[in-house]
Parts: sequence; structure tokens; C-alpha cells
Amino acid sequence: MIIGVPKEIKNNENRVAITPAGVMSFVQAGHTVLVEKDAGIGSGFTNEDYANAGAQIIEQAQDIWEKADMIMKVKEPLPSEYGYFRPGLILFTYLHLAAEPELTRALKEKGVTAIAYETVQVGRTLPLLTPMSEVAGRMAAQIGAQFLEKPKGGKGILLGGVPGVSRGKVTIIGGGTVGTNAAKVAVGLGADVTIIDLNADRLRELDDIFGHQITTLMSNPMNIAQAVAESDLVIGAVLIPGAKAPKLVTEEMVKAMKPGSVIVDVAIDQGGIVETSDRVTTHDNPTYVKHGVVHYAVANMPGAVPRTSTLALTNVTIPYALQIANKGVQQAILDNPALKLGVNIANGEITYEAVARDLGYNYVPVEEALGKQLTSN
Ligand SMILES: NC(=O)C1=CN([C@@H]2O[C@H](COP(=O)(O)OP(=O)(O)OC[C@H]3O[C@@H](n4cnc5c(N)ncnc54)[C@H](O)[C@@H]3O)[C@@H](O)[C@H]2O)C=CC1
Ligand SMILES: CC(=O)C(=O)O
Repeated sequence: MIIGVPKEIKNNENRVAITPAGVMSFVQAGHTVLVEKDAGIGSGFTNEDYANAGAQIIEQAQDIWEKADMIMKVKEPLPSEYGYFRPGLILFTYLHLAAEPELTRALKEKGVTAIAYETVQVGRTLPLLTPMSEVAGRMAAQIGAQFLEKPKGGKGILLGGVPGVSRGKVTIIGGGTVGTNAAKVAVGLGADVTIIDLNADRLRELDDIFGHQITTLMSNPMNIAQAVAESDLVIGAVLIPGAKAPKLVTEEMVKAMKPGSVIVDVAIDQGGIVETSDRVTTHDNPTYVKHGVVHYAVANMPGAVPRTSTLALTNVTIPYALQIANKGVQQAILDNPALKLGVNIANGEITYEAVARDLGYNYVPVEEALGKQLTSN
């Protein structure tokens, strides 16, 4: 198979979908890897590193998209890349389609087989999302602390306080991977941390992990309203896999926050959990102020720490990509139900139920969409 790796073009997206070590794994398995010139520079990998590992370095993104059987990316294609879509092309990347109706339509109309990192699922875990959620969660607390500083537009408080002055209050809504990692850093900074989740078992686990260093609360509108109103920093970290994020923090709740408070809505890639997170921001211009509250809504937070993120991401994506390359999509899906859950679009059909429901399409099971009854031995 020919695997193509274009350079990422989203604002300040310095990650890359393959490392030189990944290239070597594909080449040893008999595949060809095309890497766009300078695709790895932002993550500290030179063209020479890739060439030494066996990749062909290609000048133009267009040549990669045209020649490759499978395109591996980090972030969703941007409109300038939609023209490269063609029937039968395999696209393996983060997609977050429930929040991307135009992209969904383009992939569907062009017959691309679109496999989303974020919906590959093993039991209750999302192994290709987890490492980036670890990064974004840890970043969320440090970014929140930064924007609470007065020169950055915040109310001018130090999350850890100092002797004789109270600590800052942090509320984290969603106690999964992002939430837990945000809590680790916020607790480390000395903040007064509350985690809200809908899952009572998860709250028990968090209580076991953090003990009296945090407060846990069941997710309901009353608890959320009260915690948000009292918080200096609110972190949005809820996920319903594949689906548009539920708006759990209403505009009224944001109005009740004190001026200069900060919201970091990490779940913005799925549409955000805050009613006033009504736009996606970029690393170049990461915040806006609404009702006196600083909103941070960057959808590619790990792109700002690309060396760490590229290594963490490719550690988990390459083994799945190798399965697709070695066996072809149909057999790889048949052999690996986790990968099957990653297929969001195939042969012009939406094959992930939550995406179909949120965007108003018919859901077609992947076996049916691929036009062949997949049967296991
Ligand atoms: N902005 C960015 O750069 C990045 C964004 N993310 C996003 O962060 C979000 C969270 O991801 P993960 O932590 O990995 O997900 P996760 O699945 O590990 O955790 C989600 C948590 O939300 C909880 N939850 C569900 N409904 C809830 C409700 N109504 N109230 C309270 N809690 C509820 C679940 O019980 C679960 O504990 C996702 O949208 C993910 O794509 C992840 C990485 C980077
Ligand atoms: C999860 C995701 O979309 C990111 O890491 O950018």
C-alpha cells in the first residue's frame, strides 16, 4: 500500500502523523511511505530523518493526496484539501465529524473511507484519543492558570494562593482522561478542585485516586450552576463518543461567573459544553471575552506541544495503520472490532450512529456500506 503523510495546515498545528520510526515499520512490511517536505519539522524530525528511514520526500501536498491509497493526518482536512478527496481513498485521522457538517458532506459525496482516530474503541476506552486527552487535560490547567493573570485578561489570582490568602477554585466538568489530567495539574498547582461527572462509578474512582485533594459532584444542572458560579476556572471535559457535546453550562451560568474568570472548553472539538463557546479559536488568537469571562476554545491544543504530542499519538496510531495497510480496510475491520468502530464514512454512507443522528443522515452499518457481508471465521 502507498501511505501518504501531508504536512498539517491548521493554525499552529506542528504535529505530524508519522515519525521516522513509523516509516521504518511500514517500509519493513513492504509498503511505500510518501512524506511531504518539512512535514516533521515542527515536531523535530528533518526530511533527512524520514529519508534515512525509507520514506520518499515529496514537494507538493497534491502529489501525495493523488498517489496515496491511505492518507494519514493528525487533524481533520481543511476546505482547501477537500478537492483532493476521491472514491476509495482511505483517510485515517482525527475527524470530530459531529461538529463538521461541511467536511462530512464532502467526504460522503466523494466516497472516501474515513476512519476517525477518536472513535476507535476498545471496551470503554478510546485508545487513539487518550494520549491527546492526557496532553490537553494537563495543558488546560496550566493555560487556565495563565489566563487568570491580569495582563492576560484574567481576574489576577494565583491558583495556589499563598499563606494567608485563599486558593483559586477550579471546576472540571467531565472526569475522564482530560478531566483527570487537568485535575492532576490543578491539584499540583495547589488549587481547590471540584470534578463533576455523570457516572457515579467514575466519581468513586476519582475519589480513590485523589482522596481529599478534590471534591466530586454528580452532574446535574443545579450542581453545575452552583460550582460554575463559584469558580475562577471552569474546564469543559465531557465526551459522548462521536456525538456533539451536550451544552451543560448555559449562558445564564456564564453570566453568574465573576468578571475575569476563565473557561477552557477542551470539548470544543465536539462543539463544546458551554453555550457561550460559540466559536472555535486558534493558538494565534486563543481567547475571547463574553459576559466578562475569558473563553479559551482551541480545538488542537496538543499542537502547541508537538514533540511530546507527535510521539504520544503515533505510539498508538501506527499499529492500527499497519493493520489497515497489511490487510486492507475490509479484512482489518473484520479482524479488529475496535478499528471497525473507527469507520465513520464508507462508500458514501455514514457508518457511525452518533454522527448520523447529530447531522441528520441515515445510519448504515459499515458492513453494509462496504458492500460486502463481513463474516468472521
Ligand atoms: N481541544 C483539544 O485540543 C482536545 C480536545 N479533546 C476533547 O476533550 C473531550 C473529553 O475527552 P476525554 O476526556 O478523552 O473523554 P472521556 O471519555 O475520557 O471522558 C469524558 C467524561 O465525560 C463524562 N460525561 C458524559 N456525560 C456527562 C455529563 N452530562 N456530565 C458530566 N460528565 C459527563 C463521562 O462519564 C466521562 O467520564 C473530547 O471532546 C475530546 O475530543 C481531547 C484532546 C484534545
Ligand atoms: C483530539 C484532537 O482532536 C487533537 O488532539 O487535536
